[in-house]
Amino acid sequence: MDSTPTISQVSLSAIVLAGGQSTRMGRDKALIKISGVPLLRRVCEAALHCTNQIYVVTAWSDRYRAVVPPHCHLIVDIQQGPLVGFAQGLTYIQTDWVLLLACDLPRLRGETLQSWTAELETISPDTIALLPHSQKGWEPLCGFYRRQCLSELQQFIDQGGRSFQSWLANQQVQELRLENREILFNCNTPQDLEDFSRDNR
Ligand SMILES: Nc1nc2c(ncn2[C@@H]2O[C@H](COP(=O)(O)OP(=O)(O)OP(=O)(O)O)[C@@H](O)[C@H]2O)c(=O)[nH]1
Ligand SMILES: [Mg+2]
Repeated sequence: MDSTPTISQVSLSAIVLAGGQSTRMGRDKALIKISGVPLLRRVCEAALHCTNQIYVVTAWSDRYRAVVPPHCHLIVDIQQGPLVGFAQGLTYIQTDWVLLLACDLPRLRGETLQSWTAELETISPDTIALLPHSQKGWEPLCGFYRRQCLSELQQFIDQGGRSFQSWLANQQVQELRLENREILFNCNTPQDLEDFSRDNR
């Protein structure tokens, strides 16, 4: 059997959101080192398995410039939450699809992200996103969006919308079925970090 990984032919960029306050963690999550590598860098490196066009949206570009891999673009954020940060990032995107990632996903694996991209080729034109789903709803910060969703998203934001769940409730979204949901684990609190470190000892 051919074991060559399937690489999608669709055009793809990535947006990494790194403009949160890390209130629950009590220190900047993006800079927490896991196996010596800051979380934000790990997330960007995972995204590099799918694309070399990576846009990090953050209010702290000076702080992160030395942290992100070379050639990643840093987009200055206006700090109105992740949905607005995503819309800001989207204005820079020139590819048909974009992979959106949070910066606090320590279990992200580049190979897994790459395997997901194959599904993008099969998605109907009126479907605007391919996202994992959980009991809480869509998992908006670890999945794919069409660039064309920007105009509708901007309208939603202009009307005061700030919630991914409310926006996606009125959009056509396809579920990205996951073999292993661990990849979605996001590290929000010191306890999350401790649990993660213990599992990886
Ligand atoms: N660019 C941008 N990213 C954001 C913003 N708010 C949250 N994010 C990012 O969105 C992702 C999910 O956010 P949360 O896990 O809620 O992170 P947070 O806001 O830093 O954490 P808390 O303050 O503890 O809620 C993380 O990657 C954050 O960096 C924002 O206003 N702008
Ligand atoms: Mg989080």
